[in-house]
Amino acid sequence: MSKGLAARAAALDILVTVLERRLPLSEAVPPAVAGLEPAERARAARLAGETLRWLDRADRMLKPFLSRPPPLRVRNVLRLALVEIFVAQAPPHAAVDAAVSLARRGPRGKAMAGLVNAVLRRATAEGPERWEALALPRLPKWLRAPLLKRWGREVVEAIEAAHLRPAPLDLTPRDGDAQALAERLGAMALPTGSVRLQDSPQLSALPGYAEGAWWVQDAAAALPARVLAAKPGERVLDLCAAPGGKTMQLAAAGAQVTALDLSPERLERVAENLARTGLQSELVAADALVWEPPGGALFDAVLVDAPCSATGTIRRHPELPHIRDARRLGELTALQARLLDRAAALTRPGGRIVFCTCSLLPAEGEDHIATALARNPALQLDSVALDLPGVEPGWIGAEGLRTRPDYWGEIGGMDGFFIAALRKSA
Ligand SMILES: C[S@@+](CC[C@H](N)C(=O)[O-])C[C@H]1O[C@@H](n2cnc3c(N)ncnc32)[C@H](O)[C@@H]1O
Repeated sequence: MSKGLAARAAALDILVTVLERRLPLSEAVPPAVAGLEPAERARAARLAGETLRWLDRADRMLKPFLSRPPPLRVRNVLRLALVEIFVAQAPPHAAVDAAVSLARRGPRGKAMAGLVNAVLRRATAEGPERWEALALPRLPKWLRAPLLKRWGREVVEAIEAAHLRPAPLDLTPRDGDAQALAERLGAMALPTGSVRLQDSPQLSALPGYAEGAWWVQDAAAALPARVLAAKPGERVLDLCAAPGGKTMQLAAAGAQVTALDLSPERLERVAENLARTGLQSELVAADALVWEPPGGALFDAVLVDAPCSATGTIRRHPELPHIRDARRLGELTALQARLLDRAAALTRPGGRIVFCTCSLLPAEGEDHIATALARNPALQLDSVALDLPGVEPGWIGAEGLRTRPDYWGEIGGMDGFFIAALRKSA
């Protein structure tokens, strides 16, 4: 098999695994690309990711040419080829030939190859004008409806447009000096203190990797720890810590950190990250809902980065809209509320709590705050803590700080996060 075809075949495997078995790309990509050369691996992953971003539009383009839906594998061959042609700007003849070869290798190969050839020739004959004229891919209804209710159509369409662009690579400097790191890497210092690279270089080849001078962390994901503003020597609990991006920020600020996570395997990632960056934290594998600190000693500050739908990270995980639905949402929001209550219980009087989720959904963010304040009379909102360098006033609402993928659109966007700052009365 030629190199180009092998990468496309791997991209097809990835798509089938994601869409049929509803597995994330992180699980679908490695087995599909094993055996390919590094450049072809990257090509296959990129092609599958782009196809997932543009799936909705590819289906709209195909609709007039299909009298009935073809088998899923064939439909994915068609989607892949259209995205290659109209998004990745591949020469149409090469993409069509490859698609025909892929179809021929599957069940009812001869008939399917004929179908793919006919459909793609007709679809590509219509040219990029028709592709461009089709509606942009929309979020699934379960996710779109609550966002429409909160922000209206214009904002939701801006979020959907932002999801079509892959995220840039953001780094957090260990010493907090974004300007110096940006100069060292030839990158951009962001106003909130992160450093942004527009391409995706090999991380281990970047200056400062081996000495742990930085770690990968989206600019929005770096905000919760900045809001917590840990001081040297403070006892800080990171209640849902793995893989440790925020733990490292807290440790780099000089706090005495306890990083807790339910998953021992994920906690190993925290240990690796701390080892590379030369930072320190106590590590605890436990369920935050039942864990008691030794001697009952409460913390000066607690950070809760609760498990959530992760819908704020669709730019990096374009498979999410296709593999998730609303079914687990009730379970997740109940867990988030309990984790927030637990954080309040583990904070000393006068101490601080930051609650955050990487979700776009108000149910996993803003909606928690009024109910948490009603359940915990000792808690108050601490809106002053949200007033940080680079945070624009429009991002701050009554309940907390909200970031969205369409913010900073001209420099590559940011993840969607909700961040609330709370204080426990003394
Ligand atoms: C959003 S991730 C945390 C990301 C992390 N704070 C960072 O910045 O790298 C949520 C984490 O919560 C953990 N988790 C889920 N339920 C938990 C529980 N009951 N107790 C402690 N950790 C929990 C998950 O294992 C997962 O690692």
